[in-house]
Amino acid sequence: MAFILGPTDVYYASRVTNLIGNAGVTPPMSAIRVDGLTKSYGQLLALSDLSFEVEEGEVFGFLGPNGAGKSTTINILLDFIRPTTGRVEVLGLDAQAHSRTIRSRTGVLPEGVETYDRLTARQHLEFAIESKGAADDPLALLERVGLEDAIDKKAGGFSKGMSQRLMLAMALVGEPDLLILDEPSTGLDPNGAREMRDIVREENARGATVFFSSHIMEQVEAVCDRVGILREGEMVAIDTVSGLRESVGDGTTLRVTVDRVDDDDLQAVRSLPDVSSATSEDGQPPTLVVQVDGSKTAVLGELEERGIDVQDFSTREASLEDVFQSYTADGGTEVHAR
Ligand SMILES: Nc1ncnc2c1ncn2[C@@H]1O[C@H](COP(=O)(O)OP(=O)(O)OP(=O)(O)O)[C@@H](O)[C@H]1O
Repeated sequence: MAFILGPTDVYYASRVTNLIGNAGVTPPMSAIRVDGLTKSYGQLLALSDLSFEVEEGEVFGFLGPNGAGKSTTINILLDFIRPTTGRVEVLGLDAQAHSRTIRSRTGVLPEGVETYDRLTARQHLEFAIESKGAADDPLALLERVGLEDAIDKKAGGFSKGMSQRLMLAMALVGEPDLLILDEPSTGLDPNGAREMRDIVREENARGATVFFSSHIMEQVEAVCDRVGILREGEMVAIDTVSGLRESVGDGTTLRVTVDRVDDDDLQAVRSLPDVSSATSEDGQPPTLVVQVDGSKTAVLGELEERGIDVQDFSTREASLEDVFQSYTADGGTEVHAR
């Protein structure tokens, strides 16, 4: 007798595998598996041989500066654009062959506002509920995102933050297995950003995998189990938040205000022992930002020897934001992956 497995069977099989995996028999299933992914837009190489996995049940932070390739990756996961080469699986399914099933089990908060001015918040949710064949209550969803008072108001009059909350409520419809949030804190005030993080935690506690893109380290470090740092289409670091923290060690960030600095000076500072990265911030006067694990006087001495006038300097313990900067700025840290 032959059995033909449909997407639902694959889903339950993977859930069972995952449960067994948690008991220590098989490793957990990947919610996202990206293998050798390349995407070119004409001459521009947006993604270059990108490979990474996000495990089921993880909150994964996908970090990178503007233009690093985050939205391109997300659009490929959802089959809105096609890769040049490489293979992508989402929820155990091929992203191109099973995009409908994947989208029906995924909640997406896209980058930028995508609401309809003439529809009310309730109508937006009714539309999302119907398209997903779900049975959610629009009011309950709007209460979760703090927008219940605007349930019968048209989205055309919403602030950016309100639109972002509405789109988040739409992403939550149908208890998705995977939530893909592209720059979710855009337009939110600090309270809104905190509420967003609470929802991410609640969704994860319910069992959802969360893939969370941002260009701000601070926003992902509070909720993410692991973080991948993307730079110019390549993953330059992937680790737990604590692993990344360890990679800074008891390092210090040294900020030095100088009269001038050029590429040769930067290179000379980078080649000093104990210096893991050195970048410059343009300004009048310019500032040198150096990650250093040992003596700061060696850095100041080197500058003096090169005839550079040190006008001021300050030190502070390196933060995760500094780690992010050092991985993403030119001349920053070398690849670090676990
Ligand atoms: N449709 C397109 N045609 C041509 N180039 C594109 C297209 N979409 C993106 N790019 C380019 O590909 C690169 C990656 O862009 P992408 O939007 O994926 O980055 P991102 O990390 O999401 O950036 P941001 O944080 O600014 O949204 C950029 O150089 C961008 O200009």
